[in-house]
Amino acid sequence: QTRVGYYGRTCPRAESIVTSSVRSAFRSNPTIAPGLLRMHFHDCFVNGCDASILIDGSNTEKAAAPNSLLRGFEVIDDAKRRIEAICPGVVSCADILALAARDSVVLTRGTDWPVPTGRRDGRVSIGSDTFTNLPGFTDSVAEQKDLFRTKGLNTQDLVTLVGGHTIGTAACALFSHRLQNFTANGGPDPSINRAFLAQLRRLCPQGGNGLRRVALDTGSEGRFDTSFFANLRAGRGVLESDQVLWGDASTRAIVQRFLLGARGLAAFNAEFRRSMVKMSNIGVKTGTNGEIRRVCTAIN
Ligand code: HEM
Ligand SMILES: [Ca+2]
Ligand SMILES: [Ca+2]
Repeated sequence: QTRVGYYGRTCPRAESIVTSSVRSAFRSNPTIAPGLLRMHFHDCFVNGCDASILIDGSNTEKAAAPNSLLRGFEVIDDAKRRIEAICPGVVSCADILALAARDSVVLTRGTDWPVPTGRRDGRVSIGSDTFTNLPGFTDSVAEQKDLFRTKGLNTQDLVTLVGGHTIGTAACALFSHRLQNFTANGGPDPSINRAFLAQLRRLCPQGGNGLRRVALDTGSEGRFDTSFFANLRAGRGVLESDQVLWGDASTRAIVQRFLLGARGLAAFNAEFRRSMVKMSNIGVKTGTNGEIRRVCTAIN
């Protein structure tokens, strides 16, 4: 399947070019780091890690609602252009995206790891596939576990990978249903901390701009750390799907493990690396499957 250093002979500069493209984009706009991490996740869950998410067109994955807020596509295109100029037809867009996701974690001061490469690019991208294969922001713990299990990921992988929400933001529209009329008698989601509820209502007033963005990890949106889990413990999770991970005993136990001081951080980092490598290998196309795209936005 995939292996570390796959392009060592055929395009030795490939990985450093990706890093340089991501780094220079990050310097002018740090929100591309969470954008690229999430993009890789959404690629892997739909038809495997095959860059199907990068295809332009009216009914493609990229055009579908669950992907409408993704950012950083131009960073992948830039890296691909620079790599094609020195080793044409060698490096897949799927690998560029997997490497860029790793680089995004490193740039936000998270853990580093070697990314196995050798993925080939898919030749199919169908918008409606996103609805069945991507998790929803109101999914229960059982639904999240089931979906991850169909991708070969267990409960520990689930909690660890959702820890990716330690960086980045969410649009008000995706969680404002929790702020009022959530319970049968019209109240807010009772799992939200009282002070935090007031804060979220100020940031996302009723009838306000649903596209306004709020940190998923309050106070630490730019830093890849375990603060996100501490926020869940405090009832300061922003997404409903995140806060329920604290409400369920099986997932709470994993969250608690990541909160054991320096040992917790070390455990999160070690498990995040491992779970990312697992996720990055979902449905990988190798050998004669797929192709090496000439440009990442179109099938050859
Ligand atoms: C049950 C699983 C998950 C659900 C329901 C979920 C849902 C969401 C939602 C609703 C947003 C806000 C999107 C927006 O408003 O732009 C978001 C953002 C994000 N997600 Fe997830 N997610 C899940 C798992 C993951 C995983 C496994 C990763 C990566 C390892 C990830 C990485 C991110 C990142 C980095 C952002 C911030 C994006 C940005 O700032 O542009 N998520 N997620
Ligand atoms: Ca894909
Ligand atoms: Ca953080």
